[in-house]
Parts: sequence; C-alpha cells; structure tokens
Amino acid sequence: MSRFIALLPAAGSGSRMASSTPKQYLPLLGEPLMLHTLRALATVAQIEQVVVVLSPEDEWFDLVETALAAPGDHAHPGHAALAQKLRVLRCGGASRAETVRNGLRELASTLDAADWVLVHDAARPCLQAGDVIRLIDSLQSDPVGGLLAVPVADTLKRADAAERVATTVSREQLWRAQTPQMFRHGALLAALSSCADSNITDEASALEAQGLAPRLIMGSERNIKVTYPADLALATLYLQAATSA
Ligand SMILES: Nc1ccn([C@@H]2O[C@H](COP(=O)(O)OP(=O)(O)OP(=O)(O)O)[C@@H](O)[C@H]2O)c(=O)n1
Ligand SMILES: C[C@](O)(CO)[C@H](O)COP(=O)(O)O
Repeated sequence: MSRFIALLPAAGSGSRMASSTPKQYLPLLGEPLMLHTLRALATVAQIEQVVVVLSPEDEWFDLVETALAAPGDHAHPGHAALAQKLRVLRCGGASRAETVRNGLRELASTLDAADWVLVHDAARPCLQAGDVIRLIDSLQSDPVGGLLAVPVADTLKRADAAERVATTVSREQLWRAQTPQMFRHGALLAALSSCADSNITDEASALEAQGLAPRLIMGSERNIKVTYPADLALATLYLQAATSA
C-alpha cells in the first residue's frame, strides 16, 4: 500500500516580500505563517509524514517549535498530529527545485519509489484539508500524478518593454498551477534529477519534460501563495473565514 508524504520547500528568502524576516516566518494571526501550512497538511489522516526542508542557514524555525510546544490549554488541536508527523531537514538549495530534489534524496532511504509525495509551498498557508483529500482521492490510482490548479478567469495581456499591451493571450484551457503537486517519489526524484532546466518553478514541469501529462485537479482561489506584502492581509482574511465557517 503506497504511503503519502508531504514535503514542504521552506528554504526561500522571500525577496519579493521585502522583509528582513523570511516570509514563511512572518506572523499570521499571531503564529508563524509556516505553522498554518504545516497544520493544514498534518490534519489530513492519509498523510503519514510532514517533511519541511529548511535552508542549512535557517535561524528561524525555533519560532515554529516554540509555538508547537505551547502548553496544553493554549495548544491548537492540530498540534498533536503535527508533532507526531513532523520531520525537519536542513538541506534546502539555491532554487525551489534544488530544495525539493535535495529533500527527496534525503527521503530515498525511507520511502519506496511508489510512495506518493505531495510537494506544497510553505508559503501557501490557506490550504484546506478538503482540497488535499480531493487531490489524493483523484490521483492515488493515476499513472502520472498531478496538481491542484484553478482555471484562468481574467483576460491575459502580454506586455511590451514599455509595459503596454503587446498582445492578448487566449485564456482558453489555461490554468494557474498551485500546490500540493502529487507524484510518486521515484518518478519525481528521477525527473528532477534529469531535468536540464534547473529554473523550473514547479514539480509538474519536470514530469512534463519527461513527456508525461500531469492531471489538473480543481483547487481553490483561497490557496494563495504569499509572495508580496499585500498577500498577508488576504491570507489573514481567508484563514479567519475558514475558522469561522
Ligand atoms: N531556494 C528556495 C526557494 C524557494 N523555496 C520555497 O518555495 C516556496 C515557493 O517559493 P517562493 O514563493 O518564490 O518563495 P521565495 O523564493 O522565498 O520568494 P522570492 O521568490 O520572492 O524570493 C516557498 O515556500 C519557498 O520557501 C525553497 O524551498 N527554496
Ligand atoms: C509551485 C508554484 O507555487 C506553482 O504556482 C510556483 O511555481 C512557485 O513559484 P515561486 O516563484 O517559487 O514562488
């Protein structure tokens, strides 16, 4: 029976956030942003391990450990599952792809090639467990794997050097990729290891480079990637809406 492991690349510097604190550690509703992400994955019963991949130079993760260790009456109900499933690796690389590849290599001795790995950005804290469960249910018998994504709803413009419209790009059959992206450990590690373009920005691209066609699974607009300062307010609203639903 294949297992399901979550792998969170969390070794970025958050340059677009323009903060001295890496964005994955910025406060969100009074807790480190990454803790919301970790909990969202740990509460999914099928996920056996939540592996976070940090930079070797990371000096911030104790913020998460301190929050996790909060005494009983202040503990979040999801912390027991997270404490039991959490594994920390300090092998992050210079790119997201390198971080994921290094994490997969570290896990190789403990996983079967057929085990599923759900790669999820630490910077996507508004992920809902229901979307992860739908991803797993939809793909666990798939020959390739796939990813959460949402169809493009806006008209798309390609800009010229002067930031004027050069052309309008058809949005037909265009989707915006999200995470988790779910692939079998052996296939994903092989694809990332042989992918010549180390600038690929998601796992699916590595499988596509092998001639494979990952499946697109409908995600949620709320599963935003916190990239720019304005995203923090939106993530706060989405998390508050989720807890009051
Ligand atoms: N070398 C890197 C770069 C990014 N990431 C992770 O990949 C996810 C998505 O990347 P992105 O949003 O680009 O994060 P940053 O690279 O930190 O942001 P920026 O590009 O603005 O510097 C984040 O959780 C980030 O921590 C990583 O693990 N290792
Ligand atoms: C993986 C991803 O979140 C899918 O949209 C995105 O490609 C990450 O891009 P980033 O520049 O590393 O944030």
